[in-house]
Amino acid sequence: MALPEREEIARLDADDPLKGARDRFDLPDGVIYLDGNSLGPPPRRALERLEEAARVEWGRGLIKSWNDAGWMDLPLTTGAKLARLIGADEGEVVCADTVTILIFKLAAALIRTRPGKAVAVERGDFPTDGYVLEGLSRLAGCPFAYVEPGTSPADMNKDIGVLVRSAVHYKTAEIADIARWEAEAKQTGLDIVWDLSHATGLVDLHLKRDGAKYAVGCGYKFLNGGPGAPAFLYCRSDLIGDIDHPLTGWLGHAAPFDFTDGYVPAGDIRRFITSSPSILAITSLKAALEAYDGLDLARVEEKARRLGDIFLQAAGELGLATISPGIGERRGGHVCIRHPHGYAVVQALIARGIIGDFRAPDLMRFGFSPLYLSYAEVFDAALQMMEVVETREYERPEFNVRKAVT
Ligand SMILES: Cc1ncc(COP(=O)(O)O)c(C=O)c1O
Ligand SMILES: Nc1c(O)cccc1C(=O)C[C@H](N)C(=O)O
Repeated sequence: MALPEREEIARLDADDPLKGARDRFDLPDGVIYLDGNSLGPPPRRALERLEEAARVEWGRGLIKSWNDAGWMDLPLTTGAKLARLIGADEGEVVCADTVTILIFKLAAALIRTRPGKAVAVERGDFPTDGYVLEGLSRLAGCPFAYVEPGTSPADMNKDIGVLVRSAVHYKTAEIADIARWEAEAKQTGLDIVWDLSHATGLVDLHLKRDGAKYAVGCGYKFLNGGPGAPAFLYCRSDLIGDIDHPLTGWLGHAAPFDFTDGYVPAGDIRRFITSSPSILAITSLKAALEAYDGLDLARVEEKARRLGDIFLQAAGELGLATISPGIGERRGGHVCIRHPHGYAVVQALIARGIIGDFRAPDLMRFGFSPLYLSYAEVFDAALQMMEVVETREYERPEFNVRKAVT
C-alpha cells in the first residue's frame, strides 16, 4: 500500500482529537521523537512538579512533608491515577520499585502456593522477565521454563504454575488477547502476571473486565515518568489478602510506625511496598500522568496504529519486511522494520533529528506516542527513512560505530 498524499495527512492532523495534548510536553526543536516507547519525553507538568517538590516540599517542608505533602500516600495516589489507564479500581494499583523487582515479588508469592510447579516466560519476551525468574528458580528451588511463542494456556505444559507475559511484545508489538488467555488460564489453574511495560498509556487496557489478576508495568515509557521512573503493580482486590511475598519491609507492614518486632502485612495494596518510596521520582510520574487527563485510551491506541501504518507503508515501498502486525491491524505503539544495516540507518536518522532505536540483530524500532506526534511529523520521518535507505546514506562510517545503548 502506497504512502498517503500530503493533503490526506493534513486532514488527519486537522481532525485529530488528541492534537491539543502536544502542548503538555517540553520537546526540543528540530527533533521528531520516535522512541517514547523506550523513554518518554518530559511533560511540562512533571518538570514543574519536580522543581516544586524539591524546592518547596523537600527544601522548606523538610520531614514534615511526609504528612503535609502527601508523601506517605504517594505510591497509592499515583496508583489510583494509573488504575484508570489500565482498567482497574482504586486500591488495586501501587507505584514502587522496578518492573523486574515487582515481577519477583509477585512470582515468588504465587509459586510458593504451588509446590513443584514451574515459573515460566515466553521465549523471546523481554529478557529481564526471564532473568529474574531464573534467579527466583535458583532461590526457591522451583523449576524455570520457557514457553514457545504463541502457546496459549490451554496448550501449555500443565507443570507451569506461573507465567509472566508481555501484553505488548517489545519487538513485534503484538498485543496479547488478555481475556482469552485469562479464560484458558482459569481452566488450567495457571496464574499469569502481565508485563504491561509497552502497553500502558498506549493500549486501551481493561484488566478487570478481561479477568486479569496480576500485572506490573513501567513508568518511563509511554507514561513519560522520567528516566528510571518507578514501576507499578496491579493485584485484583479480592486476591491482595492472599499475597505473601518475600520482600517484606517496614513500609509494607500493617503499622510501620508502631516499630514492633515481627512482620504483619498491611491488609491492602500497601503490602507490596517494601521500602521508603522514591518521592521525587514518583512525583514526576504522577504529574506526568496528568498528560492523559481527559484523553480516551481507545483514541490513543487508534492514532498510534495509524501513525505506525505510515511507517509500514514506507517500509513496503522500500521492499523492507516487518515483524509487527501489518497495516490496519491492531498493534502496540511501535513497529519493527528489518534492514541488514538497521543500526546504521537508525544512526543516520538520529543525525537528521529523527530518533528511533535498534534491536539486534536487524530491527529498526520506531515508537509513535499519539500524545505529542502529529501525522505530518511521522510522514516526514517516513520520507526521510526512505531517503536514507535509497541513497545508502547509512554507509557513512560515522553511522557504523556501535554505541553502548542502542
Ligand atoms: C517488557 C519490559 N519489561 C521490563 C522492562 C524492564 O523494566 P525495569 O528496568 O523497570 O526492571 C522493560 C524495559 O526496560 C520492558 O520493555
Ligand atoms: N530502560 C532502558 C534503559 O535504562 C536504557 C536503555 C533502554 C531501556 C529500555 O527501556 C529498553 C526497553 N525496555 C526496550 O523495550 O527495549
